[in-house]
Amino acid sequence: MEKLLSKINIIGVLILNKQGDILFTNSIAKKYSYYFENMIEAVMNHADFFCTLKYPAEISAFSQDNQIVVLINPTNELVRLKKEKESLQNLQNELNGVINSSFDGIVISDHEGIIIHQNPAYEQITGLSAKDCIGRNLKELEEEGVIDASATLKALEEKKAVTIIQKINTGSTVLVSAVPIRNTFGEIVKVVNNVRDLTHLNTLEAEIQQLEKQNKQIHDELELLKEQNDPKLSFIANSDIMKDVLDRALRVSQIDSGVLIQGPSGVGKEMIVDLVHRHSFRKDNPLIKINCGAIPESLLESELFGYESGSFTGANQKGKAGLFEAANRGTIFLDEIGEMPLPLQVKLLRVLQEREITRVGGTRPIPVDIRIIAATHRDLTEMIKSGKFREDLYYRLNVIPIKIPSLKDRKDDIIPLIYHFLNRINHKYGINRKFSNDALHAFINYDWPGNVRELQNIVERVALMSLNPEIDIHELQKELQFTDDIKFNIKAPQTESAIDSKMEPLKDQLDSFEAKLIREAINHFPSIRKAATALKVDQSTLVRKMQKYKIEK
Ligand SMILES: Nc1ncnc2c1ncn2[C@@H]1O[C@H](COP(=O)(O)OP(=O)(O)OP(=O)(O)O)[C@@H](O)[C@H]1O
Repeated sequence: MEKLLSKINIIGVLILNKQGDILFTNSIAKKYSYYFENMIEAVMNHADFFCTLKYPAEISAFSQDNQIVVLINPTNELVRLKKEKESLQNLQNELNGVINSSFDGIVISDHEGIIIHQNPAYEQITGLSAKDCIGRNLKELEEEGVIDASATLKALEEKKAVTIIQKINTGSTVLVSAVPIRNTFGEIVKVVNNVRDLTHLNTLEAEIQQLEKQNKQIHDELELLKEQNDPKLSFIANSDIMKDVLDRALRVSQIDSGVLIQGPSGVGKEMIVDLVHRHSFRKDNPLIKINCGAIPESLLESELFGYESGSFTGANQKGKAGLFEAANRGTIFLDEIGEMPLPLQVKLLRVLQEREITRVGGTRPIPVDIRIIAATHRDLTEMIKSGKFREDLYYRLNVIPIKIPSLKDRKDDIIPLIYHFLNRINHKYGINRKFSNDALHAFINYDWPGNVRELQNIVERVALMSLNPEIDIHELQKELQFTDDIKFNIKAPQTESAIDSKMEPLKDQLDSFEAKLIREAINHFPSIRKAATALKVDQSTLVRKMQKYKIEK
């Protein structure tokens, strides 16, 4: 009987005794041995053992002669397997579609590092075709020098995801991330590589850097334009020498070293300091200016360094921070540095070397982060020779020197400066003064011992005092009473010594002319208010000037 049953090969036959023990299985039934335990349990649960179940193939059971016969129909199982295969195929197609449409290169290898799939983007990025790679072990590609290193092999070795920069012999550089894929038992079965084109990324990065550079340039130019349009900020530089000074100042603003600005009084040293600070990375922190020549020697030390409580009579009980501390993270401008007394020069040198200060009467060093810019109209090298200035301090301060020449040595700046100051006055007072050519020549021929400050002063005064919109040389002579020599200069140039000997200081002449005008107006008009209106100045300004020139109504 068993022999007979064994020959049945289209249906599974399983024979059990009433206790559920297996007595016989044919070859088809054996394929389902994995499910036997569940099948037998289900069959035994039916009192008459008669049932039709699906486990996973369809089964029918009935009892016969104290035995239970279980018939297993494999047809349904085949249908199910076919369906599963189809859906797996669909899934694989979809997955391939996703992989192949990716812009990133994707390469899949098996657990030994043999490439089993690569998408078209990988070839586009690297120049390596599927023909070159599929079926090849990455070890071989590495040994042949096609790639300099393999992320897959590294991931297999380290048993974790890795990212490397890989160079390919086609000239590409790529960023490869290799991720191991594991089965249900945790074994690595595949490695998926994601490949990105660094050559392209590098180009993009370079483009971004270029754009950032352009952005900064535009920003700087805008700042400069803003400054040019702001009369308080605009620095006029028309002569070649001043263009160099301006260029140097802008470059120096990007470096954090010491700067020594040298030049006679009124040439614009302080303006350069403002400019350097405004363009430096310290611009959002304080710029503190101190004129070393204007503060009594006894006070200068405590002003600069501060003092601890009770360090001298009259000092604040709590002590006080000095200007170095106040300027922390910013810039400190030491004007007239040549006037700094020798003992303080030693202390200043320490600040420059150690970047810390000690308050007067204190012992605790306080760190300070400051940039020091110094200026002087004196010849410091001469002062060093005569022992009035320390040589070591000179070299510390003078890391980058900026020299601003006198106005007479850069006459190309005179006319632009005149227009600059004139525009400012015209704008401020709603007037429209201009200078005639002969007046402008007179300005050019003058030596301007007080430099730009003197020029500014004269332009503003004459423009305000003149009653005519156009100020010619006669008006200038009339207004200032100093122009005999200038006129002489224009029409018949004289030697400089002759001019010098005849000329009174311009400021004195201006003052006496201003006093004369005020006196005339005061005598002519019945009240100070009316005189002030006629002169187009505030009543309070007129009163102040009357006091200055000792004029009474
Ligand atoms: N190139 C310039 N463009 C516009 N204004 C200027 C220029 N140079 C100087 N000035 C003006 O001249 C005046 C004097 O300039 P500044 O105070 O900077 O000179 P300084 O050399 O520091 O003088 P001092 O040595 O007496 O302190 C200021 O009102 C300033 O605005």
